[in-house]
Amino acid sequence: MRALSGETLPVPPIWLMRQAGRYLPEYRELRAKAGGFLDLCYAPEMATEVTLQPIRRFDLDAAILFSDILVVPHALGQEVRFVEGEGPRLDPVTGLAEFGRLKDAIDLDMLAPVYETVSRVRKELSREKALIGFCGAPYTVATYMVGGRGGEEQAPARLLAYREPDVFAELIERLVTASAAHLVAQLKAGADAVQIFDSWAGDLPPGEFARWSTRPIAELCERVRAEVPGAKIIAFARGAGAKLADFAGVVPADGFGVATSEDLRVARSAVYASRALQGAVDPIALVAGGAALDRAVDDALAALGGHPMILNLGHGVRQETPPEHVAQLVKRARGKG
Ligand SMILES: Cc1c2[nH]c(c1CCC(=O)O)Cc1[nH]c(c(CCC(=O)O)c1C)Cc1[nH]c(c(CCC(=O)O)c1C)Cc1[nH]c(c(C)c1CCC(=O)O)C2
Repeated sequence: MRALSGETLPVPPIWLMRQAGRYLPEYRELRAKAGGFLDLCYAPEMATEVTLQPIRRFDLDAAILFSDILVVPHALGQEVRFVEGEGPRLDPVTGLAEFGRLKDAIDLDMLAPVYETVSRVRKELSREKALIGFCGAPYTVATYMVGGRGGEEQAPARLLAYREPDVFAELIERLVTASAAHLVAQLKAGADAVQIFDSWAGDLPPGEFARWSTRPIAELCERVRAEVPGAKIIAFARGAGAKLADFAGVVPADGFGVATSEDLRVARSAVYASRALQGAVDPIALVAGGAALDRAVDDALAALGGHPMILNLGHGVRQETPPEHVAQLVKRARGKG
């Protein structure tokens, strides 16, 4: 929280995107009992346990709520399934006809178990540790809603944005409203900060990026702060690269995430000195471990020395990551290994 307030700490706080998940044996054990992935997201007792697992094991400085960005379309009435080994599948929303079948407003009752998880985690977590809530950015969530899946399939959303910009704008606007309500509910339940994940924004050309990533995220931040004044927000437009300066000039977040392929020194010159930067150790270096991981940690710390910083990865922890390598990263960053 101090880093997000613009303080430069001698040892930066550490958390990792996807710090809870399948690379941890204790997660796999609980996941096997939970049934489906979404069942786990909506079971407060188990979701609390999964959120806390990496904190117990590695003493990280922040927990991130165990949930998913796709609970928002789910609570808007879209069918969402997680197919084992393949990832998420949604019934695509490609035009006004399907829009009509969605709910007018996000069903916050449906997400009550998520907010209950937030308050349980906050109660169990020590005061020195922050709890981060999150949502997907409107654009990234829209790519799943329109394409019905992730990955290469952002083309359907981008095509819709070119062919029928008014329809796409309507979807984005609905997602800004729904996501603001979801973030506000998490903050009111006890989240200390929230992160907005725009995982696919970096692929957009500058004009589309400004319209579908930057502006909706700025609007989302403002709507959240209108209800929770001073809310601490981290915006992660993954792969923004040279577009980060424009993004950070418009988006009033307290911290900005940096991706693996981006240069932290360039990012540093792109944001105000008082805005924290978060990143950007290569998740593959975390898989490799050893001297390569030490070097990756040292490079990130050196690149952001004297700037408010949160040490993280440039994207999520990969499934094949040996858990001991996360312990190594923490030790190295704290100057003990
Ligand atoms: C795009 C996106 C999604 N979800 C998320 C994003 C944005 C971040 C990014 O770019 O990775 C965000 C997310 N997903 C998950 C979290 C929980 C908190 C954390 O530990 O970071 C967070 C913050 C858990 C999860 N979300 C998912 C899992 C794996 C599910 C399982 O246990 O089977 C976890 C732990 C499933 C998921 N959820 C999503 C996909 C594409 C997948 C399938 C990929 C995979 O299977 O690894 C959508």
